[in-house]
Amino acid sequence: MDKVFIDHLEVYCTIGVYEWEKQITQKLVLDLEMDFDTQAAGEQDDMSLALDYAAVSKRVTDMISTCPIGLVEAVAEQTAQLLLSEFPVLRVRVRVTKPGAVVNARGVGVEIVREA
Ligand SMILES: Nc1nc2c(c(=O)[nH]1)N=C([C@H](O)[C@@H](O)CO)CN2
Repeated sequence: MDKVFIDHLEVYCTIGVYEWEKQITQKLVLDLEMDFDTQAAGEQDDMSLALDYAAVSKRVTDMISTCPIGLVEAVAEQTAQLLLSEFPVLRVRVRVTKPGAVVNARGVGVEIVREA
């Protein structure tokens, strides 16, 4: 299946389970992969037939950055449900990385796959 992907989307939000985390803004990095048939858009060179990765990036950023949230799992789940409900995709892979959350690790997080 063809895929449209968004790599290393940086989103700033209030994220974390500890009290001190609820007072600050931290960076999350999202990698998104969406099953989407790109053939018609490619053959006809027609944006209206494409999955607009800019629109997806904006919608995901707006959603995550507006609400305080606890777990990275919740970020991944909400992102997957948004993509499946608002865009013409039947399967998504969502990877959420929280950089610097664990000393000596570049990043920690989750990766999920969800289908409509
Ligand atoms: N599986 C998870 N483990 C942890 C999470 C999380 O979101 N998912 N979050 C934290 C804290 O918020 C941590 O990131 C603070 O540094 C701990 N473990």
